[in-house]
Amino acid sequence: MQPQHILCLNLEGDAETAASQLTANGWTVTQARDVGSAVRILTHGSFHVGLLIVGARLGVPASAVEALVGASDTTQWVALCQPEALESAEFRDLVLNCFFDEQVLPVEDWGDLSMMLGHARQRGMLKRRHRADARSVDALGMVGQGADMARLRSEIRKVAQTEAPVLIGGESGSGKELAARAIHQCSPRASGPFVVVNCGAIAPTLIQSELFGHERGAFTGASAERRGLIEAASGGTIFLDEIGDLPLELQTNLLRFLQEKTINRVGAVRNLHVDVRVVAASHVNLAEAVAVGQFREDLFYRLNVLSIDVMPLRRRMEDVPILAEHFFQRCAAKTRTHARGFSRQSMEAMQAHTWPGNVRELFNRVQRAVVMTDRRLIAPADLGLSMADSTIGMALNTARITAERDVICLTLNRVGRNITHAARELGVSRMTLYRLMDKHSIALEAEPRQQSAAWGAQPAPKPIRTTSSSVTGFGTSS
Ligand SMILES: Nc1ncnc2c1ncn2[C@@H]1O[C@H](COP(=O)(O)OP(=O)(O)OP(=O)(O)O)[C@@H](O)[C@H]1O
Repeated sequence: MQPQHILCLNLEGDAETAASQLTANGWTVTQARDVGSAVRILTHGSFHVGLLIVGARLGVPASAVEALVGASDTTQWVALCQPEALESAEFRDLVLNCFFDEQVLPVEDWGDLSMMLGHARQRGMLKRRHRADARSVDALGMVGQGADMARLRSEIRKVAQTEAPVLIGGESGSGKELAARAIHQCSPRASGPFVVVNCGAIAPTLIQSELFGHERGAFTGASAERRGLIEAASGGTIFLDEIGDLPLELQTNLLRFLQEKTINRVGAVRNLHVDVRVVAASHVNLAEAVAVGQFREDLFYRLNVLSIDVMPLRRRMEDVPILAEHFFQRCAAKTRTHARGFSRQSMEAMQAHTWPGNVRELFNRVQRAVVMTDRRLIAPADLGLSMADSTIGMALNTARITAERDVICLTLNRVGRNITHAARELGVSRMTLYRLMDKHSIALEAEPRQQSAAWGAQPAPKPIRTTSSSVTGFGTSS
């Protein structure tokens, strides 16, 4: 068994009794005389759990205890106090916001207290692991540990080794540009430039010269020759985002470039050889655009040599907590914030949301919450999410059915709809889970795991159609 270390800060009372009782219950106790030394100890050592012992009053400013708790975001604190201390609203506030749990003095059973401290320690360890995972942004800058992310990373590494064009499909905000960057970073071209062009954002009148450049005097206002973006990407990669928005005429020029590796600046008489790899992305269905004559078929096939799909976030809900934690860390490092993390309810609300704006929406919500919240733990309201429906006012039986249904849906969402994993988490057999899904009319929507990049946008999943459920992401089988 791992040694159980605990940091004990005794602000008032019998420090020796606490230390000897904890030692007798298997704890290795480090004692701090005051808040300042506890903070110093925390910054140098690592403790999963801390015990603060106070008398009838806190005796130090609440802000000092807040600073102590804030000194290590993975140490879980338990307060041990005289019952009178809880009369103070300020102290109650502190305990509720910053502590894992509290117990009043005198301690009747140190074994019970030790068990509670053990739970706090486990939570501290869990939090540390979670933080470490969230920090483990891979070399590609991509967060996520589900099967879909693993597949995406592996595809990125494979296509990065070739020179062929890549077409990335996926909904808006799902991470297509990040994937394109990752392809560039993993490729032999990594030391060359990575140039991003949003084809939909450049005025049609300018896009030709923006992409291909122009010679001096090529048109009114062209007072000097200018390299285009393709030339600027020489030796590296050009990422053509929203390629479906490229005017037909330019599609022809792009096709020529893909076939011959040469470009023709506007107004130039000679072709120019350029060594650039093309990665393109589209959130529209390019095959459909081909069918209605808005996208050149030959260009589509030329681009679609290698295709990669970035799954919408609602199809990989298991990545939501780790992405949220990653964005929280990123935003909290840049902003003065009270927040130390997410409340359990906000994690549940995030698991229940269907993320139509994908990872970008998650980032925006977390960023807003970090800036705006006055709480220590971000609540669903800070994220602009609500635990949509509550069971208040419901008959017990209805509430039971609702809870059963919601927990099944949440679990399925979390494990990426894997029945075996969901059954294991729920502690039932697969057959029982199928039976329960049948009972609640929960259907895993039939959808292929992988789609061609040509099929970008996917329909949002149907929300569950029961009156009380707050969980979405599954269709009803009825
Ligand atoms: N796996 C991920 N890990 C970390 N951050 C991510 C991940 N996926 C997406 N993001 C972040 O989400 C935001 C949106 O991603 P990105 O711009 O790559 O999406 P996109 O699909 O190209 O969007 P659009 O279609 O609107 O251009 C960015 O801030 C990006 O860094």
